[in-house]
Amino acid sequence: MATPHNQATKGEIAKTVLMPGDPLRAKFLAETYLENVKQFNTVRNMFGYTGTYKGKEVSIMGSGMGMPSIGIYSYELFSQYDVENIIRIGSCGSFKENVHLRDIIIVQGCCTDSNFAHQYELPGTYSAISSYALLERAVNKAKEKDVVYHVGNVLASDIFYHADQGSVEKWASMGCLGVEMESYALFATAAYLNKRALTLLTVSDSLVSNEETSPEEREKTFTAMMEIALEIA
Ligand SMILES: O=P(O)(O)O[C@H]1O[C@H](CO)[C@@H](O)[C@H]1O
Ligand SMILES: O=c1cc[nH]c(=O)[nH]1
Repeated sequence: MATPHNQATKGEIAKTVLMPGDPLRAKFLAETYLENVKQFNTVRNMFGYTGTYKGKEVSIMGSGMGMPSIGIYSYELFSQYDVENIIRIGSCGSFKENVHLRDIIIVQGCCTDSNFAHQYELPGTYSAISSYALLERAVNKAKEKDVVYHVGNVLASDIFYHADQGSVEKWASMGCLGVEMESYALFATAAYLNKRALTLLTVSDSLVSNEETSPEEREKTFTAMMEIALEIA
């Protein structure tokens, strides 16, 4: 049974799926870390793979960029393929002077400028949070690995190129550590379907210092974050 965006049949996808935005990061991860790998999706080049990591079955699939894209893929994985956990592994921009290039953010909560939660017709504003069970495991693993990490709130934005240059300061002043474009929709979808989700981010650029990493580095070298996700999958 396929969906419009995923040609996998039921049973081909593990209970835990790691989701980078970039399908080439999914390919790199599967080729670098998984054994007994089988590719389950090529539709729209949104590559998906299942294999084993230290004997445990895990899947890795690209989510694409932005909330409409991860909204589609995560909804289908949770509702059609019996996936229980999705761990997004992405890149982000830092809003804070003390959150440096290549630091890891373990996302606890997520603000948004998107209307994604409007569909639930709630009588107020929905606060999107990660699964505490997954978050705790990620924090313990980050401590074990002795990497620089921060736990906190981020902004999931519909916009990469913001016209309002002042928006960074506004979100930073409310405690947001950085910006990416998917976690709000992922966390809301997980909550709606009674599943679990977490996001790990590596800082790829700083909106404070304007330093940035290269596209190749984003695809292939954010390995500490990738290893934490694989270890807790
Ligand atoms: O590196 P990924 O996971 O794609 O995440 C970030 O990078 C993209 C923007 O360049 C957006 O998808 C944003 O959330
Ligand atoms: O959404 C994103 C991702 C990385 N860097 C940014 O500045 N924004």
